[in-house]
Amino acid sequence: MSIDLAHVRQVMAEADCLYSEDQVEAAIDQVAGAINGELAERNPVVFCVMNGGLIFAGKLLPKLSFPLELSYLHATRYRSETTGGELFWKAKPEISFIDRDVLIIDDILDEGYTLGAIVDFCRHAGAANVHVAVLIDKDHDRKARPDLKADYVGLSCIDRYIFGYGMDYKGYWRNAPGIYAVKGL
Ligand SMILES: O=P(O)(O)OC[C@H]1O[C@H](OP(=O)(O)OP(=O)(O)O)[C@H](O)[C@@H]1O
Ligand code: HPA
Repeated sequence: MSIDLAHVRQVMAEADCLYSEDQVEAAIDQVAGAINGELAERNPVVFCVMNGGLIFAGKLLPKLSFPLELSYLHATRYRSETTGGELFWKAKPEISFIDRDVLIIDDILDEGYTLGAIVDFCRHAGAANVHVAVLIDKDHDRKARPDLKADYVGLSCIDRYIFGYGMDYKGYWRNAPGIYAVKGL
């Protein structure tokens, strides 16, 4: 389905900036500091959750000062929509992580279905420990599993549909240099 680019541009023009680029970068620095403090001796396998985790992982990883292995996985449930549906695995992890520490990097913990499924998958597949880093945690009471928390959280936000720093609006604006809330959503 094609999308109206004028509409996509208007969404950016009318969006509310929740966090500037400087604020997001400072949050990423903090997350990196915490991970350096806790995982430096754990020889982790790091998985970037595509597509949304790409920018956060790309900014975070050069700030980690210990040896690690990097791969990716892709699980999606929004598919260019602003509400989530059934989770679909587009790419499962290919690199072995049996008895290893795993670090999952994603952009957002929203309702938590995606991270819940990824964490379960890694545990069932034999990870020794699963750690989760998210750039932002959305604050609401619709969490799939209220006990499922990310170990490392850069920022939190109000219950609005957000984009930028990897997060999309209908497939666009993952490149937006800040975190923005769509007008009316
Ligand atoms: O906490 P949840 O409500 O499960 O939502 C969070 C997930 O949703 C987004 O992925 P999406 O399904 O949009 O896939 P994408 O990253 O490929 O766009 C985001 O990148 C997270 O992985
Ligand atoms: O608010 C959001 N924005 C972008 N992607 C998302 N995936 C889950 N929630 C969101």
